[in-house]
Amino acid sequence: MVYCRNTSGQYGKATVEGYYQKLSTAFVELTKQAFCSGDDQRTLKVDCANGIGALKLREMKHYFSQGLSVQLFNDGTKGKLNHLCGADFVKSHQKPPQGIEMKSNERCCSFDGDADRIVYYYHDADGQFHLVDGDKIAALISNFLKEPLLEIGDSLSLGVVQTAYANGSSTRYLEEVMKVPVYCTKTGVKHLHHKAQEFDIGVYFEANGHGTVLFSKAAEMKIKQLAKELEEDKKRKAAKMLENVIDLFNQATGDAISDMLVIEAILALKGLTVQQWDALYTDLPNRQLKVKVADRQVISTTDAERQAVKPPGLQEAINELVKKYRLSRAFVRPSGTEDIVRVYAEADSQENADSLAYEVSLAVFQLAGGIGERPQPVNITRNSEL
Ligand SMILES: CC(=O)N[C@H]1[C@@H](OP(=O)(O)O)O[C@H](CO)[C@@H](O)[C@@H]1O
Repeated sequence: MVYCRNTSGQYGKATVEGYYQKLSTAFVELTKQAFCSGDDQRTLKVDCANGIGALKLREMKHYFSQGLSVQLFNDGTKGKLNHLCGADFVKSHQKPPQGIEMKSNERCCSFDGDADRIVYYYHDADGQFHLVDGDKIAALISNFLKEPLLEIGDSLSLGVVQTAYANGSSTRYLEEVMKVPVYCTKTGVKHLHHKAQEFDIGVYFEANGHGTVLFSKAAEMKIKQLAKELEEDKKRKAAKMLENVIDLFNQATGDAISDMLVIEAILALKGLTVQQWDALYTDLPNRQLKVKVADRQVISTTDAERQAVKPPGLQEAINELVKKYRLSRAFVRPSGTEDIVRVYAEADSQENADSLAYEVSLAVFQLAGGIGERPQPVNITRNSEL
């Protein structure tokens, strides 16, 4: 709304109805030619975390129903906000939310309570849960954008912005397979948003599913002009598709509804199932833990929060622990939203990621003034409390 007003309506009509219409029109336009429209791939189960997303999506779903049918769960009629459901719960517990019925291989997604994050997931035929998080959303979008950008032949710069929480496999996939430049900023979307503004097209997502894609004014104008002027049919179509993609992405902030429609459009256009999307790369097993300390500001970091500069000896201890494992990485940082220190570790197996995270937590507890119970080794039974 603010963006619409500040651009005197150029970005869109500053009403809820204007928002519904802008996004739905772009979505329906984009998916018109998708070959699998009409089949059951066009149904999506959405866990709304008993939050605002439920109210808005319930009103909005009729606008895009010819392209996608959404089934709402945790819609606020009972249950508490974000309690045992929502994107944060699903991401941190790596399990489905309560209140949603999942059949095997069915595509599901969760918003968080204020509907600015989204993650996807499914159960495979063996009943195993698979999370498709913000890193994979960034990978899908970058993969999708490369083709029409190449087609229109204009050298618009594309960059991806992540944080230290991005899975190492996602960074490798983007750099080595997609050949797109990847940048790392501090945690918090304001940092990612700012960095993404440096590109013609800046894709930014936190691993937790918070993000969007920004198009510079120059890129937008160029694409609009090409959509009108290009002679060759294939090229003009590519420019037209990009024009709709610009309208579908919320340029003001990460927005779960907008991101959901973008993802659904891409899956439909590319004829991809959620399993095929998930198979773009395999996540490295990882673990996030929290440590209570008397004053979390005793930890200060550098290098986009990947290195601790204070307290003395902590980074050296982390380096030694990381060396014990394969494909390993770990970092610690004070949370900006909770009175805790966050620990992240990844390694070649879940067991190793868990023990590295535990060992790093102990180092934090000992060197950064831990309080309360000493960190305990991670085990499956404790998993539900993490
Ligand atoms: C590891 C993690 O998920 N951190 C979250 C969390 O920040 P912390 O500073 O880690 O508490 O909340 C932020 C606001 O929602 C979000 O942007 C960020 O990604």
